[in-house]
Amino acid sequence: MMKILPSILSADFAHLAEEVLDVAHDADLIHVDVMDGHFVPNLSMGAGVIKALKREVAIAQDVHLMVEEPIPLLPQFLDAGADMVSIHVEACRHLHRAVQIIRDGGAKAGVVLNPSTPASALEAIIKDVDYVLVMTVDPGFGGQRFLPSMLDKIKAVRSMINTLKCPVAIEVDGGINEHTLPLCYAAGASLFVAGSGIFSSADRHTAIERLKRSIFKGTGNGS
Ligand SMILES: O=C(CO)[C@@H](O)[C@H](O)COP(=O)(O)O
Ligand SMILES: [Co+2]
Repeated sequence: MMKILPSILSADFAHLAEEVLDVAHDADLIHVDVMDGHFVPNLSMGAGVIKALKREVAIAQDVHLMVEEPIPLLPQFLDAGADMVSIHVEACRHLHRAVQIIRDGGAKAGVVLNPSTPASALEAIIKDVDYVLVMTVDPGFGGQRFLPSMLDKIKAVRSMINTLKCPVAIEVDGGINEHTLPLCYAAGASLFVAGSGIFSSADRHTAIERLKRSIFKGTGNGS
């Protein structure tokens, strides 16, 4: 089953709760990008935003942690009510410990690969996670162009999951639109993050419907 996750990084921060309410009916979860200004060259939001949105809107939250050594920060995101939490393999020295903390905190645990990190980096951890997030742009900003070379990596991760027969979902994030979504779907992804593709549209309902329907329309040109 495919799911659409609007990334609130592209929402209007001055009206965040209204923005999330606007997509809550059509989307399956929201995607929350947490950036520390070190692992990525940008700052965004923290656990306080997750907690505040939990209070205002009944929608599950997928928290993408783009922070160096995330372990000390995990308890605050789990306490805030994160439903899914992902950590970058490039940023975390003790991945299994981090995954254990996330699961013990009642959330689903994911690991994220930057575009330059090969699928083989998952070999020692894939059986222990609930999802793998394949970045389809270098993290740090919304509105970037999809990297078509990531399609082979999605296929490699899919094949690893199929061979090991482990129940792990593949999420993709960065430059996802009506053209790139079906390519990622065909490669084996089922969770689709879209920021500018949804929030830059005045009609979010139609934008999300279009993304959902794109899997039935064949593949585009990837741009
Ligand atoms: O993690 C990130 C960026 O680092 C993403 O979640 C972006 O927020 C996706 O934005 P679009 O590429 O869909 O505009
Ligand atoms: Co993200």
